[in-house]
Parts: sequence; structure tokens; C-alpha cells
Amino acid sequence: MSEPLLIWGAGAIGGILGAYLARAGHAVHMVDIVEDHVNAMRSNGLHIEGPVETFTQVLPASTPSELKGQFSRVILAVKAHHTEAALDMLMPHLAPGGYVVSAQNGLNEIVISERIGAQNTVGCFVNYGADWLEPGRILYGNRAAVAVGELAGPVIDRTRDVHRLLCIVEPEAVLTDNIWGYLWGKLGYGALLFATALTPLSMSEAMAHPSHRPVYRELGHEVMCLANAQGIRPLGFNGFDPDAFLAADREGMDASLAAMIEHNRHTAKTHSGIWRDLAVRKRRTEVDAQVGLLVELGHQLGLKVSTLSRLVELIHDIEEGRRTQSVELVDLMVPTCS
Ligand SMILES: NC(=O)C1=CN([C@@H]2O[C@H](COP(=O)(O)OP(=O)(O)OC[C@H]3O[C@@H](n4cnc5c(N)ncnc54)[C@H](OP(=O)(O)O)[C@@H]3O)[C@@H](O)[C@H]2O)C=CC1
Ligand SMILES: CC(C)(CO)C(=O)C(=O)O
Repeated sequence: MSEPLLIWGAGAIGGILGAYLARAGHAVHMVDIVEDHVNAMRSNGLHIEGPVETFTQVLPASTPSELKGQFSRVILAVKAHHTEAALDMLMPHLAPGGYVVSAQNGLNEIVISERIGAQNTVGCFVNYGADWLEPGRILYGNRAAVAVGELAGPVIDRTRDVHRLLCIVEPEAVLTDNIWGYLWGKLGYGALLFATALTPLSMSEAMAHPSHRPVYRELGHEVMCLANAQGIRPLGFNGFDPDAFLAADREGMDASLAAMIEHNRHTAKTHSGIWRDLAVRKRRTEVDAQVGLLVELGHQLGLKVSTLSRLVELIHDIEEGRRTQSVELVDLMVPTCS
């Protein structure tokens, strides 16, 4: 039996990856801090449900403190603000020369590469929709874009290996030499998702709200300007059109929003992970690790980030109990739009 692939963070994203890979006969080992979830995965199995597929897969699993040994391949799938803490626990288990693939939203590849070296960090972008429902149960809401690539660009043997694995989960997964383009595309898309999470509405209902159109356009534009200022060429996926947002092309942005609304109308995961953190899990979101980081960068580069900045404040207000989710919160962002 070959050395297992370690999946660190076995929630919505990591759980789907592990269940599909193990079902296809690959050796995987799941690591998660939620003891009941770890016990469920290794006893009755991890149950994947929803419109994509329903099946149950028993998986070897441990909490970080139970884990023994070193591994040369790790997929990290914790929330962005847990990346540092997860790396503290993970590093003693990373074999010399081993690599970590970030299956996360945000720019975690930077944090990971600062800890283990860029040469040991593989970039990955995921947009499929999943929710951790309870220990041992994950909703697979919809298939969507997935990509993998090297931080330095050119694909090497290990990138092809990871891509082959990802294709078991998402047959249309892309092997790219521009992973930063996907990660920045997702930061643009993600900023829009944060705005939808200010409301109780589903992602598609919130994005379709007519008086909030300027906010969605401006958020996408601010993020794409930041990418552009750094020489990054963001890539589109599942309706998101980076070029339209960069150019502030009103017709193009509206067509992109219509395509994103259509994409999100066909998922059993009606609300984003951000919404779920606020409304269901009652916990902090990834806002600082994703949007906060963009605001900081905007200030360093002297670019307009006032709409992103207001978004961070409003998400903090909900996280800290000063406001509750409501459609009117998006109205408060309209004055920041140019
Ligand atoms: N869900 C989705 O549809 C999508 C998510 N993403 C991104 O993927 C990443 C993962 O998100 P998602 O799977 O939804 O998150 P989940 O919360 O569902 O899963 C993360 C799991 O990791 C656990 N965890 C936290 N800290 C550690 C640690 N130090 N060591 C081991 N396990 C730990 C969490 O426990 P606990 O809950 O107690 O913190 C949780 O069980 C995020 O960056 C997210 O934005 C990207 C695209 C789609
Ligand atoms: C909604 C989704 C799956 C992107 O489509 C996402 O990334 C999230 O929940 O944060």
C-alpha cells in the first residue's frame, strides 16, 4: 500500500476530496480537530449527500494529536484564518521534501510557502459547493471549477500527479500554469459572496437584487484593479468575468453577474460558506484573511478599496453582534461606490 495522502481539515472541501479519492482506491488519511467527526469518519463512514451523488465512505482518520508518522503529500483544507495554526500542527508530520496543496479560498499559498518554502507549496483553486452538516455528514451541493498549478508557473511531475487526483473528484479540473490567476479570480468572486452574506438571501437572490448592482460591480472592480496592479492576469470561471470587472464595463459586468446568478441558482448549497459561518455556525468568517488582506494591499498600493473596506466593517459588525444580517446592510455600501 502506498503512503497515504494526508487531508488536513476534513470538512466540506476536504471531506469531499477524501471520500472520492478513497472510493477510487487511493490511500488517504483524514485529519481534523473535531473529534466526533473523526470518530464518525473511521467508524460508520463519511456520508456524502445531495444532488451530485450520495454515498458513504469509511476513512482512516485522526485528530492532530493522534497522528503518527511523516507524509510527503498533504492537502490543506482548513478555513484561511486557521492556516497558521494548522501548519503548526502539520509541520512535524511533513516528510523532508514533501509538499502541501492548499485547497482553500484566499492567498494561503503565501502563508504556507513562508513556512515550508515555495518549492514545497502547490497552488489549488476550488469552487465546488459543499457544507459540513454534522459529524460524518457533508452536503455536496454542486460541481464547479477546480484548478491546480505551481506557484512559479510551469507544470512539473507532481502538479500532474495532483491534477490526476483532482480529476477523480472533478473530471474537468484544470492543470494550469497561472494558478495565481485562478486564486485572484476567486478573490473577486469571493468579495461578491461576502456581500451576499450580509443578507439572509441565497447567493443568487442577493446578487440579483436590483438596487445592489453598483455594489457588486464595484467590489469586483476593486479586486481586479488590485490584481492588475501586481501584474496578475485573473482568470474567469463559473460566470465570473475578470476582464469585464477590471474594465468596469457595465454591460460586461452585468452579463457576468447574470451568469453567476444562473450558476448559483443550480446548487443545493444555496448560501455561501461565509453566510453559513455567520447564520448557522455563529463563528468568525474568513473576512480578514481574504477581504481584509485586499484592503491592506490597496492601502499599500494607493488604490481605491473603500467598498471592500466597508464590507469588512459590516461583516465584523455581524460577527461581533452589533448588527444582524439584512438586505439593508448592502444599502450601506452604496455610497462607497464610484
Ligand atoms: N465549502 C465550500 O463550498 C467551499 C469552501 N472553500 C474554501 O475551502 C476552505 C475550507 O472550507 P470548508 O471545507 O468549507 O470548511 P469547513 O469548516 O467545512 O472544514 C474545515 C475543517 O477543518 C477543521 N479544522 C480547523 N482547524 C484545524 C486544524 N488546525 N487542524 C485540523 N483541522 C482543523 C475544522 O474544524 P472547526 O469547524 O472546528 O473549525 C473543520 O472541520 C476555506 O478556505 C473555504 O473558503 C472553497 C470553495 C467552496
Ligand atoms: C459558494 C462557494 C462554494 C463558491 O461558489 C464558496 O466558495 C463559499 O461557500 O465560500
